[in-house]
Amino acid sequence: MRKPFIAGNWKMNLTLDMAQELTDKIAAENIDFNRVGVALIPSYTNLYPVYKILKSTGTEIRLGSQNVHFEKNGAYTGEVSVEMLKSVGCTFALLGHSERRNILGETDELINKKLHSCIDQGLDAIVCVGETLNEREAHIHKEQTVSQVGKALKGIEKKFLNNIIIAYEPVWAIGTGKTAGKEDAEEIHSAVRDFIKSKYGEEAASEIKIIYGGSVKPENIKELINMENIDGALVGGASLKFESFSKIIQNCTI
Ligand SMILES: O=C(CO)COP(=O)(O)O
Repeated sequence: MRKPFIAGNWKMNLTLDMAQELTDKIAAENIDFNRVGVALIPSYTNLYPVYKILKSTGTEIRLGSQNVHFEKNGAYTGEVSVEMLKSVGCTFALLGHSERRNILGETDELINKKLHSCIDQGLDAIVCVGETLNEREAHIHKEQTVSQVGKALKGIEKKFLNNIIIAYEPVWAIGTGKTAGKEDAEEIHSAVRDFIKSKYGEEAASEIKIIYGGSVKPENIKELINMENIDGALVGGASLKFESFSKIIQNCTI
């Protein structure tokens, strides 16, 4: 049985005060962590202040970054290393978000390098994959998404799979109010799990979490989470408001 996991990706939103206020409220929530895992993914500037609040309240909410550089350190102006992220309380990094792939030109090869760097240095990762509208209309969404998973995981050993979560985020559903129908999402989640099975075996496939992202709201989380292969959500817009994020956590029941 895979425990559901809800992560709030704040993207490039929230100043320091706003991030602290939102974290205070979420950390004060009475969340049953035996039932659901929860994580916050603030901008780099808000990581440490958010971490301090999470730590002082003793909550089990995890902290992740929205990106990381693949090199350990050096002359990479504007970049942040795995070691730096760990030193401010991050336990995972988000890799390959479609906004980074499509706006900032990140390639599958780069994402694979970042994943290796995280795994080598003891940082977990959420690897984002998903097709564009054109790819869906051309009926290659399944192949495209599975191919992204394969390229991201290239050279990753089976023993590290429990440090990795896959997030399926169809690009056309992000920030648009359009959610993939639960059956559409399930089709892809099931294809990704089949791929993991073919590459790493039955046990790895049954244990890996595959979460969904794209206009997740308090109203649709329940039907998504009740699909066999959907293990949680990566929430964008609705994670910026305490009311909607806490309702998503509450409604995340199987
Ligand atoms: O990209 C997303 C999370 O990473 C999804 O964003 P929205 O929930 O705003 O559609």
